[in-house]
Amino acid sequence: MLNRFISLSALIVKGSCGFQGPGLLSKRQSLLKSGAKNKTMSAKPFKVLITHPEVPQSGIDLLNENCELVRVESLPPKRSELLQKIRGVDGILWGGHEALNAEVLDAAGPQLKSISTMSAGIDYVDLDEVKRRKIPLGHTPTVLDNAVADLAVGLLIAAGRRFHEGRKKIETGNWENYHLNWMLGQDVRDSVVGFYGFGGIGQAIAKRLSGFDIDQVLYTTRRRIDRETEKELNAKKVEFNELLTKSDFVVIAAPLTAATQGVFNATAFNKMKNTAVLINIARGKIVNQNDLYDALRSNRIFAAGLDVVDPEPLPPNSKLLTLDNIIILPHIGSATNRTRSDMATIAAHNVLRGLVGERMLSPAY
Ligand SMILES: O=C(O)C(=O)CO
Repeated sequence: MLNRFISLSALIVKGSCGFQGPGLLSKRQSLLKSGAKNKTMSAKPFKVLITHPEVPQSGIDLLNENCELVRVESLPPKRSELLQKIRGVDGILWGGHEALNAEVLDAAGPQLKSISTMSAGIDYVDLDEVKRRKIPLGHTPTVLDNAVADLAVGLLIAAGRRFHEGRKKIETGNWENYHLNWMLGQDVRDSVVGFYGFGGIGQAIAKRLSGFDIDQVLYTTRRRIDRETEKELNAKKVEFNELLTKSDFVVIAAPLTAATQGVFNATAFNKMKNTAVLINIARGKIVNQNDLYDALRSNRIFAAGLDVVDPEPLPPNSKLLTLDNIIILPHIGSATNRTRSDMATIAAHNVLRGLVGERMLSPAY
């Protein structure tokens, strides 16, 4: 996936920094020259802050070619170190999910030309502030679709087939397999899977699930996806109510916005089948967690599998953790070696392109 993504861009830009190519080379050379004149102390024309000490080397190497790098070294990254090191930088590779807001942008200064996050979701960015200052912002969707989709399928099966509860039964000496109907779960085969949000991640999940002989994909989005993909995935756009009432598995794969926050509440859970399984790989705040707790505890819905919660980290004394019919992961959807490295590569390309005034590989607005 990454190769396809990069090779498309390589038609326009080539070279280790992604800077060579028609039109861009001369632009870059003149930018380098003028930058070098302005910064006589440094041969590298741009100064870029890396806000997290663990940003993969793939991204660091790309930036290092033409940029003087300033790096936050504390772990977890300290805001005070970031605010001190950010002064005067031209670009930022924003490695974590900490608030990227006016405080940060003010501390950086008016010369700031380019920012990229290393995430698909940008709900921690004050987008209005970034836009108001006309600073190009990139993010890293697409490259993490497969990793998150793999995890979502894992969660869907784990929640539907009661993995967590089963493990607890073993630990507590309650392996009661003399019951014929012990630990029965939900079939994926012939099920209706409903997606709340059906972008790259949702579609990657649906593609995987087609191998499980599901009956139908339903999806709720603002805009209908293209007909060919609908056909390929056996997917039908429906209103939210229909999604809730007809789906055996409901997968939340939408960005967190003012419109999606808290949408999965008691009203929504009351419309779902009592055999339904809820999966959330998007953002915790899309679900009202108190209402989810009640729905699971009363068996109003069958089970839930969450990779995202609110807040993160979830306090160890959260009442959600007392339930048998929920499986919770610590937001590890994109956490594979290859994906993390790919995210750093895309983020670095975004930053570099923003620095020379070119369109980013994946602009966030
Ligand atoms: O990149 C993101 O936004 C994620 O949450 C990955 O899981």
